[in-house]
Amino acid sequence: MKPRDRLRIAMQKSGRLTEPGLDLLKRCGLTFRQSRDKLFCFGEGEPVDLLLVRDDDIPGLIAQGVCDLGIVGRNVLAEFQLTAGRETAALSELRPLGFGRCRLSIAVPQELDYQSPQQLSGLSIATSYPGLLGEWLRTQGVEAGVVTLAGSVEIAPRLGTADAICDLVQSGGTLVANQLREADVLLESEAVLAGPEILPADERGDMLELLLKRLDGVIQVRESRLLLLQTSRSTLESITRLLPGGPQPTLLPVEGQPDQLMLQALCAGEVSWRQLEEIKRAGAREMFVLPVEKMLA
Ligand SMILES: Nc1ncnc2c1ncn2[C@@H]1O[C@H](COP(=O)(O)OP(=O)(O)OP(=O)(O)O)[C@@H](O)[C@H]1O
Ligand SMILES: O=P(O)(O)OC[C@H]1O[C@H](OP(=O)(O)OP(=O)(O)O)[C@H](O)[C@@H]1O
Ligand SMILES: [Mg+2]
Repeated sequence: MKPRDRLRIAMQKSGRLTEPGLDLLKRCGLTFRQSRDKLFCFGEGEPVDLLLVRDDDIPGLIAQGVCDLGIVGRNVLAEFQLTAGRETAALSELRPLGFGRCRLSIAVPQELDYQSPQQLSGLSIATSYPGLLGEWLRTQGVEAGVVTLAGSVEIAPRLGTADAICDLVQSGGTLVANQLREADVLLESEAVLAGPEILPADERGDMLELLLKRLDGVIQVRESRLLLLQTSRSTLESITRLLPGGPQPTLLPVEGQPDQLMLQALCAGEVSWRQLEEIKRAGAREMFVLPVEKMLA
């Protein structure tokens, strides 16, 4: 394969992970010019390009070295890790990305009183994840038939081609619509940044390291809020006690008002109106809650 000096990331062309994935990369300072066929996107600022493909192909493209990284569901990555041949390069989950959350679950007909995996013995289970299902059945010591389907797994019990299913669940709406109910969870999933176990030791490796640092900066503060307020020294202690979790607040003097302080606190999550009102009652004034975009320690 021709050596590359630009980093190449595989992403889902069109699906649930496309928009949030592109948005995350944008927050990391990566923007792209899309080609005519919309398969290849050239990175404008940094030497990072995108290849837009079916999500199922992403782990294979990384293992072959066609791409350096991929944004893909943990479910797809884990299935690949279990089913790829031994000669395939090992992949790892470099970062969880916090979107595309769902779970891979066993679901059974609503009328079945499911108590334990042992009840699945001798039944047939339809799935698009034969690797993950097979491994789970083995660890549970259950012998069941596995029917592999590419899609529309949820209709298999109604068609009589399987007794139960093993599929992705998020709201549970698909299961209810098909008179099924969730019985056991095999895997909690979300989108992840996948990459080779051994990272390239050249300029691509340097760029990858930079990207990981930026990702951490974005992911860490995505839920964070910066709280700014003014307080007098006498109410500082009671206000500090009410602050939502996070590192110690920073205090700044207010010019010409020796009794007053500006307080700045990084809060780990949302700051609700109720919390704000309570802090105000404790004596705070001029309060601002700001979203945090990036962080570089
Ligand atoms: N209902 C859901 N809610 C949230 N995330 C989901 C849901 N269903 C799937 N996902 C996650 O999003 C990933 C992509 O799902 P999507 O339905 O877009 O894939 P697909 O139909 O296999 O697309 P492709 O055409 O790329 O093969 C899944 O592998 C999973 O990680
Ligand atoms: O629990 P829910 O919120 O209903 O989500 C689960 C459904 O979502 C996914 O399918 P999707 O809607 O992407 O359809 P597809 O698999 O046919 O693309 C998944 O395969 C489930 O069928
Ligand atoms: Mg797919």
